[in-house]
Amino acid sequence: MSASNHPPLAVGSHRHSQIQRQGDASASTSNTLSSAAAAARREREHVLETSTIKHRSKTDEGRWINTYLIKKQLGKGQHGDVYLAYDHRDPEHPQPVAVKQMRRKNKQDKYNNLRRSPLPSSPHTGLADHVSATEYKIRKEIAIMKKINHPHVVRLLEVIDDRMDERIYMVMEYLGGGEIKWRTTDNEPALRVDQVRRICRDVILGLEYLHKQGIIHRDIKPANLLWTEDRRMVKIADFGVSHYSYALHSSHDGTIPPEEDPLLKDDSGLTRFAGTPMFLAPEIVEGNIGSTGDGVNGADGAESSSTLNQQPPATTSLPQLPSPSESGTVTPAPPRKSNITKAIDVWAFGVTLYGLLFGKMPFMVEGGTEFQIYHAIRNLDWNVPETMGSDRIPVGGRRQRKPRKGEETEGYLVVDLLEKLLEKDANKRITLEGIKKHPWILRDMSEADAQNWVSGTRKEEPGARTPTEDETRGAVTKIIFSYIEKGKRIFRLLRPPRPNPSAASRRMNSPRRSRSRKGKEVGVQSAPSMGLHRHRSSAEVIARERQKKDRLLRAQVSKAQLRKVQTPPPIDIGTSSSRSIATTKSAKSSTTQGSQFEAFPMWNDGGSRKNRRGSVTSRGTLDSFLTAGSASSSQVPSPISYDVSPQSTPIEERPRSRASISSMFSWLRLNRSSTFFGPSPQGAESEAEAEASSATLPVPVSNSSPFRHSHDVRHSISLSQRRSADVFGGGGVGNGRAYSRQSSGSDGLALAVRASSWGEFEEYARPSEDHTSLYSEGVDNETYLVGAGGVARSPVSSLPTSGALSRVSSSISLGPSALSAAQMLLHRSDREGGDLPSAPDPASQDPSILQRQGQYRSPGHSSVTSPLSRPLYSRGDSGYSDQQSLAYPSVFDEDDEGSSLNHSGQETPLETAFQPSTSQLYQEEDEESSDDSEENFPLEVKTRRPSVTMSEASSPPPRRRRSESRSTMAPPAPPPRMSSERSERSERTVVCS
Ligand SMILES: Nc1ncnc2c1ncn2[C@@H]1O[C@H](COP(=O)(O)OP(=O)(O)OP(=O)(O)O)[C@@H](O)[C@H]1O
Repeated sequence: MSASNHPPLAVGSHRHSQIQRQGDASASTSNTLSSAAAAARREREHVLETSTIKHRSKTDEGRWINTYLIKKQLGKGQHGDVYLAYDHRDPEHPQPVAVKQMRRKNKQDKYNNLRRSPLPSSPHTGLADHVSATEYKIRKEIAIMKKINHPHVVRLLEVIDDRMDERIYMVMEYLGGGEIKWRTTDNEPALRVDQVRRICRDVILGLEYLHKQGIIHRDIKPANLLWTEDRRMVKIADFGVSHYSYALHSSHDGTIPPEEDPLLKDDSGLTRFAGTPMFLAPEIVEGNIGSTGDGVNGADGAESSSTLNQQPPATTSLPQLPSPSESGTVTPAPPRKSNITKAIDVWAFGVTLYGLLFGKMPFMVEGGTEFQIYHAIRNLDWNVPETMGSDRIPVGGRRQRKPRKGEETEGYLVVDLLEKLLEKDANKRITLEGIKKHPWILRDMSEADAQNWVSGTRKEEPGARTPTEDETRGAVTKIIFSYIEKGKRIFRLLRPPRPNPSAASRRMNSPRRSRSRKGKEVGVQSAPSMGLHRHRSSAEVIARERQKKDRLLRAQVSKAQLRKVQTPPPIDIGTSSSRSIATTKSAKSSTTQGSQFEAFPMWNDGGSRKNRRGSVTSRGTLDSFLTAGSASSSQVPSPISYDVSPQSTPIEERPRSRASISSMFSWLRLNRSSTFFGPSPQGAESEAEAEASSATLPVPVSNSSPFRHSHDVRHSISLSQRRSADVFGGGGVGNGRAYSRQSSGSDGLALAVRASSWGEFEEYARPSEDHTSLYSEGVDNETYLVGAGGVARSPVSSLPTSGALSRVSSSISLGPSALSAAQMLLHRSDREGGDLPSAPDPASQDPSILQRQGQYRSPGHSSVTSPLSRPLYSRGDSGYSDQQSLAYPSVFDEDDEGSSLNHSGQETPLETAFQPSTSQLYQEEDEESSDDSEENFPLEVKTRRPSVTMSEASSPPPRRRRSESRSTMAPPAPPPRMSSERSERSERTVVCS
């Protein structure tokens, strides 16, 4: 059949296309547009981005959104509806536009929110996790369309994205011809063959442009090819599932693409399986049905959606299509290589061409499931009807004898092209370049026209914006800098920790300050490494500090020893009621000062022993020495009063006698050395204080006074500073078990040693444990208040020194609280690591502890907040992130009306109590995650969660109750069957990840 047998419209239309490509598409294709409007349109180089809806109203004419008057609905898509609207920017000549309005979130998004991982987002989290799935898709579609400016691709003119509106509006050029009508109701072809060819040329040009821009459309099908109003041209529409490939973009001309919207490069929301089932390429399908074609999933069967995993029924109508083995010519698809490449667009183009020519799909399976369609796409061959097009041009069958050159029939050429397009092996599939040169595409062109067409379209399209030199340079610089930054980060992570004692103490003393500074400290810039790094560095810091202090102590003690030998201290503490609380062992071993050195040769000769953590330390001997040294001064007076709480006397009003402070201080130090207090590696001034205090103690001690249980007080402090199974196991301070253990001879000594070595600095400084310990079982209310010494109001580490001292100095109101505070000072000044192994967190062992803590409110002390509430979990406090405080809004916020914890003492089951807040969390996280900074998620926060919400944190995100889920969850979809609605179904876009 010669070219003259065909209507000559192809050449004409081709020229028409060429002319259009050189100018603005819309200006020349729509006769209805006035020249002024066309000029205005031409001026629109870029897509308008409008962030506010200034005008919205409903009139008889229609709805108004800004300058657009929305009229009738043009189509309905998956994510939104498309309307015909008129742009009234020029009221004289309103321009028709298509407005696609889409909701940011749908019901599925809300449900997905509940199923999302509770882990906080980080800078590495994909953009897809910051917004709802729907909004992500919309934004991606917009980002892609913003890049496009081509006569054969629908143009995006404006985006109206007002955050206050639940919808996003995409204003596009209006294509009045609508979708290509490619088949009649009888499933016969609706277009003539030459029309089909014309359409194909337009689509090829559009696709070529898209691929050059790095865009893979992924949903080429007749429904997404729209006619212009005059029906002289076709444009590609619908970029809802399109993918931007940076590599593809740069591979075209070897240059680095200009700066792109970051959303384009974000593949986190990329769904591997997207498109319309009938048009899916084998390489996409095979991952979902397995490569064997027997219905058994392949290696990646796990990825398949439930629908796609179904086995084909025993009775299948597949034999209607010849199998590859029958035909013997179809190359079986190679092993799976699930690449989203431009080849999938070529395949879809082949299916589209088949549909346009024959009025049906190549892999249609009558009455079959979607699975069977995929099976056919992957494994079966296709057949051709006898004629093609509405003009019924004979095809000549699928297998034709090759005619001589120049004698090819149109049917033969069509089948030849289809074979190359519907090649199952993506690597062997024809490329767009090849398609353009195919004889059927060039069939009715003169040689000159054909050459022009092929070469002309290879040139840069008018829509394509060539990056300027500056842009290219900028892009290169940015890439280089980003690599430098990444390198630096990796280096920082790998760099061994630099011990920084001052940083450690800062962290202890001022969590807020340390938080703000952590960016400057070693290894804390990257959130995930923070907890780990801290831990390591604190261990080193402690080891170093310990060594330093021991050295210092040795020098000081020997100095003091010399002094004491020369002038024995005038100890005058002897009252009739005083009693020795020194251990028998230490008393025995320390009758004279001189013998102390003999009693502890290890210390004497600088020997050391291994502690339980494996680090070498001389602490044991040092403690023993101090303990022994205190034997003579172990008789202490008791305080007068006990019944005083820190709240009863304002700190400012209490006497601040320096003498009494130092006396108390030294008294404490003295008592430290008598069994229950740890050693005091203090400086020279402490020594002087000790000496001064040894003369007169400020407070007498009576046998009956609780002050003699000052080691209990010590324990109440220890409770606030370490996790100790001993203490908790013993029922806390109140029942005296800890005391009895301590005061029993050598055990007491051992415990004294242990009690003075809290473990690693950071460990015992953990504020939650402070409170967990303080408000543990068996501690009476008074101890809560008095024993805590105000600690309950703030983390131990941030106890103000002056306040503590003033409490100590108050000789009238001296009580365990004062001791606690003073001891805190001593303890803080010591800051020694030690051999105490970490006991399990009591809170994590016993949920009831938590409950009691949460419920505790001191009677008569309404100002005392729940110990677990604000000091620890309020926003911006002590290194706890906002994320953390968000995570437990109702649990830890006492003021929260909806708080599930009942502070009045009624027990609320933990499970039910935490549920609402957690679901709130996901909601809020969704809203606010975008401003998460890396410093918001220290590793510690994550590890701490179980200790607070055991059941919550250790289990997956909360499941809804059955009754709830029944009402909110959609019932499982029945397997789709290709029955009456099969064509629509298989021709609608699906997205499965
Ligand atoms: N620019 C336009 N001019 C005229 N009609 C349009 C335009 N864009 C879309 N339409 C019509 O609206 C319908 C739906 O649009 P679109 O394909 O963009 O939505 P969608 O959500 O992506 O749908 P789906 O992915 O299910 O095909 C189209 O099939 C077409 O009929």
